[in-house]
Amino acid sequence: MGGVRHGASSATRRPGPGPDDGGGTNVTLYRATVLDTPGDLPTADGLRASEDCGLVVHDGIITFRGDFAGVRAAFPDEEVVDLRGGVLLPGFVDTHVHYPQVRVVGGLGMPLLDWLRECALPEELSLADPVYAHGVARDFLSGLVHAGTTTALVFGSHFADAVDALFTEAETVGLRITAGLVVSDRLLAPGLHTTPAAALRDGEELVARWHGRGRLRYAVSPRFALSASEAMLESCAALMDAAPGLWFTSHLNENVDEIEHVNRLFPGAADYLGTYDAHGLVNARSVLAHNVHPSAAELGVLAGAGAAVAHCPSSNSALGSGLFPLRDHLDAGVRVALGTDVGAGTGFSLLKEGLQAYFVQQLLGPDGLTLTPAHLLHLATRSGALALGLGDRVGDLGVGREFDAVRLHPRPGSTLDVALRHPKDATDALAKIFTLGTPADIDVVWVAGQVVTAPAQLSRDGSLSPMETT
Ligand SMILES: Nc1nc2[nH]cnc2c(=O)[nH]1
Ligand SMILES: [Zn+2]
Repeated sequence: MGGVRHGASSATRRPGPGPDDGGGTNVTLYRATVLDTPGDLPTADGLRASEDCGLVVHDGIITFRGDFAGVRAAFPDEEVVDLRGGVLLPGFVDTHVHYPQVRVVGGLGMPLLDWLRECALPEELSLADPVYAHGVARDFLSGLVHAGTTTALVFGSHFADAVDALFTEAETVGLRITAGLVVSDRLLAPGLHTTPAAALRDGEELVARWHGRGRLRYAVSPRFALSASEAMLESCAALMDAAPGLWFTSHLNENVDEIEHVNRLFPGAADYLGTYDAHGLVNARSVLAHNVHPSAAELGVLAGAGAAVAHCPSSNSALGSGLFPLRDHLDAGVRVALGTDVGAGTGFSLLKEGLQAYFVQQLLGPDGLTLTPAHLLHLATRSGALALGLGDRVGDLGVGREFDAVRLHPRPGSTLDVALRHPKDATDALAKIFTLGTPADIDVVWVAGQVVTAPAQLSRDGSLSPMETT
């Protein structure tokens, strides 16, 4: 197990407001045990552990980080929010999660195409009703927040009004959401189909309304090649030109039966990825979910394009889709991040997905990659931030990053609480967090320095108590 690098011993400073120039208006000094993985690739020894860390957050941005004593000396007057007793982690990044499926989590016992027909698609039809869609959006965002997810690439809805509901709720809650209208024109259910022209028109309107608004961005989202004709994929390519910085996301190589269907539907394509690549949809702002059964050629194209793959382990296991070839992806230079794939996935927790990713690699035996806790934390945070082009803003708690953070604070007497009382070292503590941690162990979540969970009382003595809700 790689060693653990400790945070900078003296306060490291980012240019900007500081103590000598009267500081800023909105400055908070957090005291915490901080675990993060600032490197650009998930590496075995990439964990940065700061036992008694001081983080100065000025208008939502981390401007100082170092041993608390050193930082406190530089900021003698600022209010200290003492988060010790728990562990501070970067906000989690979910790179593949379905908004309409939050209420159908747990549809076990079926492979992908049966599960879509029997479980997911009937629920997705219900979002034709904007009132129902708003309720689902609230449930969905609450699930993300309370699992500690601060950034997500969300697979949207087939209905524009429902996508509006998602973005409206996301703006209210304050999360960093990239999402879009899901489009298809065959083989799903008639109520979910649209035309290439309508997809482009509705997409352009949503882009104009939401892309680049606050923390929101738009992702062009054909459901998957199985349900999108050449004309529909061409319409997606046209939408990519509607505004700068649009993202692309879809499904790829998830299930053997699905792949056979796609190969029959696209006889001229070299492979599944080729159906998207033929329309210029595979680039540095593309995130493809699953890719459980890639060819070497597809891995080469993904790496060459700088595209990312969202590995969704609990979903792959629940649907029996297969064991993700992580080593092949990393050897080919393909960026991999984690996705929960709610509702085929079994919940919003990136801690669980990290543990499931570990299990999958263990089950692969010699073809697997033994993942360390540092790997898992990187996959659940910085890997996702980098995959979504946000690596310079979030994904770790270094100087210059925005304060997207999660305080993990196990219930006294819980197994995680017991396990964390005597960790061998920071890596061991992180292993226990991924093994035992659940959303119930997360008590405060910040995005850009703003608390987005039920406002907890961060009192001066470090005790946290949920505000009395009247
Ligand atoms: N896991 C999963 N795969 C898909 N492929 C196309 N649609 C879906 C979906 O909703 N979930
Ligand atoms: Zn999916």
